[in-house]
Amino acid sequence: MPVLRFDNVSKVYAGGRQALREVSFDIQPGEMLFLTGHSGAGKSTLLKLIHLAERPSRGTVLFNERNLAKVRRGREALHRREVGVVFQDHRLLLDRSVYENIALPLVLRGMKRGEIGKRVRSILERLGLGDRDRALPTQLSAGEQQRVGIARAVVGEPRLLLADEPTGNLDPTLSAEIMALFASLPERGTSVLVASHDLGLVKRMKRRVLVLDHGQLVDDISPEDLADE
Ligand SMILES: Nc1ncnc2c1ncn2[C@@H]1O[C@H](COP(=O)(O)OP(=O)(O)OP(=O)(O)O)[C@@H](O)[C@H]1O
Repeated sequence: MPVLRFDNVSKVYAGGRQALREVSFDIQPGEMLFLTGHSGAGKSTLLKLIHLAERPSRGTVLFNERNLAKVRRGREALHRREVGVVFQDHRLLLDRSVYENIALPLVLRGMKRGEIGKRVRSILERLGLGDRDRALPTQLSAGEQQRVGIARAVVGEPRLLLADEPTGNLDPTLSAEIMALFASLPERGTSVLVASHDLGLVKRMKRRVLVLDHGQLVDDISPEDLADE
């Protein structure tokens, strides 16, 4: 059973701009794939429909076989527990420590302090941030800040991780590190969908690639096809 299914999904924004046109695809559990297309193709819109920052105009989005149209407005929080999101500008709380930033999603769901401590420390170690827990985000490098954003997105062990241009302002070495980190998540059962217009990066990763053009899904390239190129 797919973790995510888009079935003929269209999105028309108020004002009439059509961002997505009858898009259909599935994501399987433990799959990592890319979403690419030029600026304005609809990548961010597609991700927003998955974490319910926007709603489709037509068509159905199924998450774990649940129709997201059934999630009432204002009741999105429960769904978002299962979907981690990494933003390009990471959106960290600047007056909170690294530890507090990562712990926040677990605090919000009322997890016990001891359990939170265990999970946060484990993720800090995995991301090479073990000694930065008390730092404030402004005291970190760009790459470290991005890793904290990723740690916060995965600490709750989501079924699906969404990343919108996660390496946008990072140098190639750091981008490769972040990608390797994403690639390790499916082993833990988290599917990963990365939106990026960096075609070089996408090709190097040799994963499935969805291609959007003017809101239409024009290609769904398997890793085998990429390898042949
Ligand atoms: N809130 C909004 N209201 C109206 N139109 C919007 C809104 N958000 C996006 N759009 C339009 O929808 C289309 C798709 O935008 P989207 O942000 O999904 O593209 P994108 O592929 O993520 O682009 P980029 O790579 O530049 O971030 C664009 O034409 C954009 O102008």
